[in-house]
Amino acid sequence: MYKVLVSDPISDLGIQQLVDANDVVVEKNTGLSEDELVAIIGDYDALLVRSQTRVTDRIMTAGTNLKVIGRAGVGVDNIDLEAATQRGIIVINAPDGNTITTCEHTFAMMMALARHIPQAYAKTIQGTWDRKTFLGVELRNKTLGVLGMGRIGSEVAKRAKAFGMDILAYDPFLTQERADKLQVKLASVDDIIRNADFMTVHTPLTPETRHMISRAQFEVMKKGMRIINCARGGVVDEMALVEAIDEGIVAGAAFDVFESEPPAQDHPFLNHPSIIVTPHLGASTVEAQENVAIDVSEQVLHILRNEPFKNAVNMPAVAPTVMNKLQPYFKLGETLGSFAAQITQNAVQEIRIDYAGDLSEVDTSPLTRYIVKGILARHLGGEANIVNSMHLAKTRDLNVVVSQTSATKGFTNLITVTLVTTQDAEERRVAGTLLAGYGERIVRLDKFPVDIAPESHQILISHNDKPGIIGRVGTLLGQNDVNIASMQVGRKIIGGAAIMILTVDKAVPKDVLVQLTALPELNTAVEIVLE
Ligand SMILES: NC(=O)c1ccc[n+]([C@@H]2O[C@H](COP(=O)([O-])OP(=O)(O)OC[C@H]3O[C@@H](n4cnc5c(N)ncnc54)[C@H](O)[C@@H]3O)[C@@H](O)[C@H]2O)c1
Ligand SMILES: O=C(O)CC[C@@H](O)C(=O)O
Repeated sequence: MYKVLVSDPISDLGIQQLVDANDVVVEKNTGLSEDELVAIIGDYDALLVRSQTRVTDRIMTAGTNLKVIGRAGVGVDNIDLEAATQRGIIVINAPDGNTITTCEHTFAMMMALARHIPQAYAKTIQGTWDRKTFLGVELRNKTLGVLGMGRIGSEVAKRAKAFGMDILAYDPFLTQERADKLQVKLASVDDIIRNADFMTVHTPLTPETRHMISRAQFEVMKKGMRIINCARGGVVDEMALVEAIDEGIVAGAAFDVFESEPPAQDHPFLNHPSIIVTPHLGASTVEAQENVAIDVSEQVLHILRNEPFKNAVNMPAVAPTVMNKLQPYFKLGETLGSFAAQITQNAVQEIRIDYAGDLSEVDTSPLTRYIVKGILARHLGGEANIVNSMHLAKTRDLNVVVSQTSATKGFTNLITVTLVTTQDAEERRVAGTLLAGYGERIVRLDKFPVDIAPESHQILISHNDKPGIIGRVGTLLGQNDVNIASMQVGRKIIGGAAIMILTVDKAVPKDVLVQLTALPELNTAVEIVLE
C-alpha cells in the first residue's frame, strides 16, 4: 500500500482518484509545522502540497520512503528542488490547470485598479456616497506591457486585445513569429517601462527576475503607470514601488503576491490608498483547484505504480510522442548499464553511450538517465534512480558522452554502452537491441558478437579458445549444483581470446567463481545479476 500525505488544503474532488485507488491510502493533515512534518513524513511515499507547505531539505531527509512530491499548482518555489533531486525524489507540478483562472484574476485586478473598486466599495459600505474621488481610466487604447509571455502572460495578452489595448510583450523565449501570432509587439523591458500605461508581470521568481522592476526602472518609467503582479512576490521591488507611488511616478498597483507571505501587519501595501491587494488568490477558483488536484493526483499515481508520467520539474520535459517511442527501451537501457558496470572491475571515468538507427531520431536524454542509473546502481544501490542519476554522475566527476548515428550497424536500433576506466583508459563495451518479436537482446560484448537474452543470473567467462574448456566449466558448475540454462561462446580467431556467457538458474556462490578462475586456460569469471 502506498501512503500519500496531503499537507495543504487541496480539492477533495481533485484527489478522488487517489482516494479510490485500491493500492493507495490518502491521509490529510494540513497546517503542520516543519518539525511536525519531519516527525511523520517517514511513513509516506508521496506528499501533495499547494503553496503553504515549505518542503525543506530536513523534511526530505526524514522522508526516507518519499518517491514523489506533487505540487497542485505551477510555482515550486516552496520546494527545495536541489535537495529533492539529490535524494532522487521526483517533483511534479500541475502547470496548466490554473492558467485561465490566474489570467482572469489578473484582469479582475487590472479593472479594479483602473476603477478603484475596492476603495470605492469600502467607502460606500461605510455610508459615504463619494462620486468624485474615484475617477477611473479606460483600458481601451491603453498600452499594456506584459513581462513573461508563458501560459498566463499569453492568455492575458489575448484578452487584453478584446479590451482594445495595445500590447508590448517581453519574454526571453518570445519569438517574432509567436508575437505576430498573438498580435503583440515584441519589446524590451526598457520599452515597456518607458511606454506602457499598465504593466503586468507573469514570470517565475528567479535570481534574474528578482527585483527586475526596482528603483532604476521606476526612475525612467512612464508617469502614471499602473502595475499588476499576480505572479510572484519579489519580481517587483515592494519598497521601491511604494516610493514610486508616493513620488507620483506610479498611479497605482494591484498585487496578489508578496515577497513574504502573509505580509507583516505593518507592510506598506496594506492600507495604502493606491495599492489594492488579495491574499494570493490567483489560482483560487473551484475549477482551477479541481484541475490542478486532478492533474497532480493522476501523475502521483503513475509514479507510485512505476508507470510513465509527465510534468516532472526536476527532470527534463519530454514530448509524449518521444516518450512513447523511448519507453520500450528503458528496461534494456538499464540492463545494459548494469551489465557494463558489473563486467568493469576498475574505476570508471567516462560513460559513452551511442544510439544508432531509429534511436538517432529522438531526444534520448530520458533513456540516458536509465542507462546511467543502471551503471551507478552497482555501487550506489537504491540511492541511484532516474531523477538523480545524471546529478550523481556529475558529482562523481563521471563524464557522460552521448552520440547518435543513423547508421543501423545491422540493427534497426542499437544502444552501445562503453565504460572507460581510469586503468590505462581500458574500455568495456556492451551493446543491445530491441528485436521485434524477441524483446531485449545483448548483441555485443567488448569485441565479440553475441546473442543473449538478459536473465537474472549470468556468468561471463573470459578464456583461451582451447579444446575441453567448455566441458570443464560445465562439470565444475554441475558439481556445485549450479544448473546451466543456456550457453554462448564467442571468439574472433581460432585459438585466440574467447568469451563464454552462461545463463544459470540461481545465484553463483563466490567460491565457485574462484574455482572457475583456477581452471586451466580460464582467465576471469564474473557473475552478472540483473533485476
Ligand atoms: N497568483 C497565483 O495564484 C498564481 C497562479 C498560477 C501561477 N502563478 C505564477 O505565475 C507565474 C507565471 O505562471 P505561468 O504558468 O504563466 O508560467 P510559465 O512558465 O508558463 O511562464 C513564465 C514565463 O516567464 C518567462 N520568463 C522567465 N524569465 C523571464 C525574464 N527575466 N523576463 C521575462 N520573462 C521571463 C519564461 O520564459 C516563461 O515564458 C509563475 O510565477 C507562477 O508561479 C501565480
Ligand atoms: O496554490 C495556490 O493557491 C497558489 C498557486 C500559484 O501560486 C501557482 O504557482 O500555481
